[in-house]
Amino acid sequence: NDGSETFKYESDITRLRSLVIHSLYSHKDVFLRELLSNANDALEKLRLTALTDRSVLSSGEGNVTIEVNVDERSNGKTGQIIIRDTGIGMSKDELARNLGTIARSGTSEFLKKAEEGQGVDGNLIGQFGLGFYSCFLVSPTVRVSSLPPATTNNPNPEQYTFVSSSTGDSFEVFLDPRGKTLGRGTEIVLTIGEDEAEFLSVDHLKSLIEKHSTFSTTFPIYIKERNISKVPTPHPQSPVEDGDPDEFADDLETDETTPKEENFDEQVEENWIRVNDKAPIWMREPKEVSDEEYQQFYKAVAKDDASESLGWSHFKGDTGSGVSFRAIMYIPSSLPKDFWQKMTSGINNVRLMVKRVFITDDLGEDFMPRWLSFLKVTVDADDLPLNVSRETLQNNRFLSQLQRILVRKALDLFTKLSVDQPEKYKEIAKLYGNALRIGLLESPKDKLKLAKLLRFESTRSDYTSLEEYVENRKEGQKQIYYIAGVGEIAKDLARSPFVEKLFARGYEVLLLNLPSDEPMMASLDQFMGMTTQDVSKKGLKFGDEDEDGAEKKELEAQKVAFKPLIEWLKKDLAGQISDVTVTNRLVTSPCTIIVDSYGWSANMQRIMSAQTDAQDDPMFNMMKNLPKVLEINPKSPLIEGLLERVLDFPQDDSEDDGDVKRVSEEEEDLRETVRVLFDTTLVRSGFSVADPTTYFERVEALLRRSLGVSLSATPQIKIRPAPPTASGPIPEDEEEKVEFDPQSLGSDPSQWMDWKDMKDQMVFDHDEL
Ligand SMILES: Nc1ncnc2c1ncn2[C@@H]1O[C@H](COP(=O)(O)OP(=O)(O)OP(=O)(O)O)[C@@H](O)[C@H]1O
Repeated sequence: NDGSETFKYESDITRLRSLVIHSLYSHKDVFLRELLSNANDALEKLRLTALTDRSVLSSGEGNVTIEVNVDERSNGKTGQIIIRDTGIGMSKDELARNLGTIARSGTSEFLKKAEEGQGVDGNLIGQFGLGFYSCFLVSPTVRVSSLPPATTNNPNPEQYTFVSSSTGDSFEVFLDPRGKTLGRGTEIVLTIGEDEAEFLSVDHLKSLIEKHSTFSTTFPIYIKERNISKVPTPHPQSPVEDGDPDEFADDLETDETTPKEENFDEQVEENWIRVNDKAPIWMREPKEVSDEEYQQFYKAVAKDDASESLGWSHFKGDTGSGVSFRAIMYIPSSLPKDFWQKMTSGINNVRLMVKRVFITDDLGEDFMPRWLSFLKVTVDADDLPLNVSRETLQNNRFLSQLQRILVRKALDLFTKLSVDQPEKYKEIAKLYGNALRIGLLESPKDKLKLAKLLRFESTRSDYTSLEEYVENRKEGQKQIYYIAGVGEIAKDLARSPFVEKLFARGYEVLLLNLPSDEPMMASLDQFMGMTTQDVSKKGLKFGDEDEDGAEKKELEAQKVAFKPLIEWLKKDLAGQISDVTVTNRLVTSPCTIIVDSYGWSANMQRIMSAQTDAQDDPMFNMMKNLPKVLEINPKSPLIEGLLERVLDFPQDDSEDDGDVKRVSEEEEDLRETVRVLFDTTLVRSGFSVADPTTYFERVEALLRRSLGVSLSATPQIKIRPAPPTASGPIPEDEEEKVEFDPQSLGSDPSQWMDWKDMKDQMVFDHDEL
């Protein structure tokens, strides 16, 4: 009994296999990379197991071998490729589970992506851990035999074989009739047909390995080369026969006179050649490594990135506690879609090796600061014991020292790219701008370096740095002006009332729209001797005010002239604003609403409201309700008009009763207008309106007035009520669905209700809810 069992593939697997086969049809050669990467993983797992159980290494250290057997009968057009590793192997259950089921996270996401027609390429396959199925790209049937190492728990493992075709919906697993031929590890036999005959060429396989796998595999890969040489066929040994000696003599004579045609024998010499014999790329001197090689290595470390790295740094370091190391750090070409969600819980992108041996890629959630966790880093330390574990590492000064060095090197890399490759840096600044801003917030000691790396849009340029801003400052200007509005486009921010005067005067204003921008600017506070200033807050200074005494005097005079309006507005808007002032920061806008320099700007209020439990937070409510100041533009015709109307109202003591009534009606009208103006100003200044329904009703009233429509006129609408509450479950059968005649119910207009009654009923329902 070979314990043979037939398993049915999960339906997803069948879909998936055919998807892999179809989508990668033109990238067939990925199969080799994927199988070698699996072999490498299996060897790494073995080595890790050996740290606690030496016995697993009883049959020697690991390697991978590749053998090509050509079927001579087909003239070399068909054959087999056999890939063996001496890694951790798989038991019977593991063969069935690992190769036949897909209880792996991300698979359904993969299927979804693929079905949505998003590019399914080799990298996507790797990313979702579907590498094994790529062997069906070149082989209609696949045989995998595997033997796990003997361990103390399992001293006598058996060798099992898994067989599957590329199309069938089931696979078989049985005890290998050959016995334990493998010693340890896994053997994959691919059957190569005529269409894939190119893969039977050892030279072709060698070049594929060189292209894809030299960097991703740290174990030796050997390929069997056959050298066929022709050697003359040795002359047949003269049979020393009993018989006529003359006959033998005759033959000899004949040979001398007419030499016999020379025959050759093919002599096959087989050698195992090491394919990946180059030192790993990080061990080489940077000047000896080409850009192409760096990019190839990047492909090996960043399976989830289909494009090239945007930049890298390759360096030697010494942690100061006696551990020297070499490292390569890459900036990926894109951020994973879920980067910002995952960032809070930490992403492990650092692979730690010790003396070329992979140790772990889990150095703990906060090993790298989260804002740099996108970097793909390989570190190979020389002087750590091979059996370090994450726990021992965490108590080791090495890790914290390494972290500091990696952060410094990352900042150096960004800085170097910004200087040497400004075009490339544009891309980087766009992609990683938010991360760098968060870095500035979280890493105070790197503030200045990070600030120099940031790029912004401004009223002067669509790509500028703070250093450039400082260079372009106006005489006397001591503030870096900015306006922030999350998610808004720069062009709209530039048209904000807060910006208009600065813009008109020729001052540059940074237009910030990332969520991290405003807190970052506030935290930066100073840059090269200038302070940062939110133009929507109090405290804005041009720097040339004092020299221009006339302007100041004019403002003082306006304050006096507009006093009646200011007082009237203060009274009317009491509770909503703390003060009304005359401003000269506006050009065309009639007014704005600003907050104190320590209060939250409108943008910040929006950011904070988005936090889940913000509304219940007393701090949030306190900050949200901090006083706002209404600033009016004395040059605006609208404000001048308002002043005139207010001045028109008779003073308290000089009215008879009739006048009072007329005045209060006029005043009431003006109040309505001012409230619309105030709410509109709130919106223009980035805040939200406290009561949008009342706001819209006021706007409607204004529009009616301007069109001469009666304020009390209501729409003549009758409402057809909904049918009665349905009973029972929703019928499944289409036919049964329509149980009532929609025409019969409420079709009689006499049953319809006046919309106003309906509205009352709705209010009641909502209250109940
Ligand atoms: N040569 C092997 N030795 C031991 N186990 C293997 C070998 N090849 C595959 N496996 C097992 O089968 C599983 C499935 O392999 P598959 O290539 O489909 O995905 P993966 O290795 O998890 O992801 P990826 O393809 O990205 O490396 C592996 O996780 C591993 O457990």
